[in-house]
Amino acid sequence: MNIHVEARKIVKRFGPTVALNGAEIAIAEGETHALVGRNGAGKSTLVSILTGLQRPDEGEVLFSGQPAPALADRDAWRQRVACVYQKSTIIPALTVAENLFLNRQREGRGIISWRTLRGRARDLLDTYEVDVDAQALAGDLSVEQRQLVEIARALSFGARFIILDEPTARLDGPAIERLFARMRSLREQGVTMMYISHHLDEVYEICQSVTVFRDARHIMTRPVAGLPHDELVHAMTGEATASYQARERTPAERVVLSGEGLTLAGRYRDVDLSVRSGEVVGLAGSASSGKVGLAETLVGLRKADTGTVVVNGTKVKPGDVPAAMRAGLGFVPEDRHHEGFVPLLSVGENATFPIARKLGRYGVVSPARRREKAEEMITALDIKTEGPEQPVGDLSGGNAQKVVFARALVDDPTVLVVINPTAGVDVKAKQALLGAVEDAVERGAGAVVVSDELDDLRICDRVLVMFHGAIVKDVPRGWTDHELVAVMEGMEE
Ligand SMILES: Nc1ncnc2c1ncn2[C@@H]1O[C@H](COP(=O)(O)OP(=O)(O)OP(=O)(O)O)[C@@H](O)[C@H]1O
Repeated sequence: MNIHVEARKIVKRFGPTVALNGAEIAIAEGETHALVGRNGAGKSTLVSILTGLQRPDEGEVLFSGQPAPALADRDAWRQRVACVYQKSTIIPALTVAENLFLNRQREGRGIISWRTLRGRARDLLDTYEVDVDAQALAGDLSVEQRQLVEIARALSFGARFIILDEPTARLDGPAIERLFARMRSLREQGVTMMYISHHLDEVYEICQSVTVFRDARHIMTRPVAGLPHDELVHAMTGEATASYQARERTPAERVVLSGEGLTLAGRYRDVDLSVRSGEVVGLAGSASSGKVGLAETLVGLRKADTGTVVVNGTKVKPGDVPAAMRAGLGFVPEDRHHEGFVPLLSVGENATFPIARKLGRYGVVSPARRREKAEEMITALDIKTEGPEQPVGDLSGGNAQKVVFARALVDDPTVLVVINPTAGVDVKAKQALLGAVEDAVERGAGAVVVSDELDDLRICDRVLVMFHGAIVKDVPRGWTDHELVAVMEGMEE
């Protein structure tokens, strides 16, 4: 078996943090190879080294046995490897065509002809069977379309090795199936892939081999077939991890969150819902169901055309997040990069932001109290960080998500709305986060969990299923995956 990509004895340090400590990986030609590990294990750092974005402090990278190009030779890297990240590298204000030919518009001739460019973009999209308009603004594409454009762009540079870094984190079920079908067909064409995911079921479905990193080191590489699930989780966490057991509870009568007559053109219509103290209500549905738009309206990130939202007895001004927070709301937004945290601010500042005004009741925010509270959250949610002073931008993706969670919980919210709360979070951390939601609810909060993950929805006392902008069913606890998915896809009974 020929080795297509190899990283040998890689060491990478960031100040006091050792992100990779002699880590290794060897990926055979034409295989889909998973890289898994807990949040902060060093996966993204390895990706940045395999794509030539960062130089390792020690160790080397080889492509087909040859040393990797010099860091400055971007074209040489592009011909060898491309990565589809969770966070898009596509520029939203440019068209698809412009994005596809970014950095190579001047190939051959000196003058850019936009008409030629559009034509070439259309050809390229056709070649890779990507059904997207070349003239569409990239910012208007769905996550799925954007990923397809990124894959087509990678292949068009001649890369035969593609890294997919948590590609399914923001896709719904049918879109995941389509992505997997495409990955299978790429594999048939001999393309080598490295697949990073916290969804181990996906690893079993789409990958042939798996490498586990733990604490910056290589722990094992094994064929996926025949590898027991427990053994894989054990390699990742270093201990036996039981699956999460959702808790039983009896909700109180008091309604803490309600939406009445909510309509937002093109997203959802005529929605009424109420959540009681001590209750977890799920919102499920496909990408076009309107569930995220509805949740964003409940927290004030979006204004409905009509209808009202009442948080903890206060009728909240539409589209006013601070007002909703004053009324007792804590929330985890879908897009942590935009609405979740400020990367340059510290873990402590981000996590304690909602209580700043409380801590500062007597005029100033006491840094000591803020630090104390931040440290409490770091421990409670097991955030891997050097300490409360570290900028959130330096944390691994999953740990940044935990900071967003900390911010939602820190002020003891009466209403908690979490959108895809466990996206990018490892198996064990997932349990801690779901447990934190259940703890808040046991303290009397009411929670809304919006998720594409059936595992997140299992903590719900009932799940409201949305389809094409309307709530179509209120499903009580005790559903099977098959039943819920059938309602979500509009195929019920
Ligand atoms: N630019 C940076 N500055 C300081 N520390 C960093 C930087 N980039 C990464 N780290 C640290 O390196 C370690 C490894 O992070 P990395 O992002 O590689 O983890 P990961 O395995 O990809 O995690 P996740 O599953 O959460 O995405 C973490 O402790 C992280 O905080």
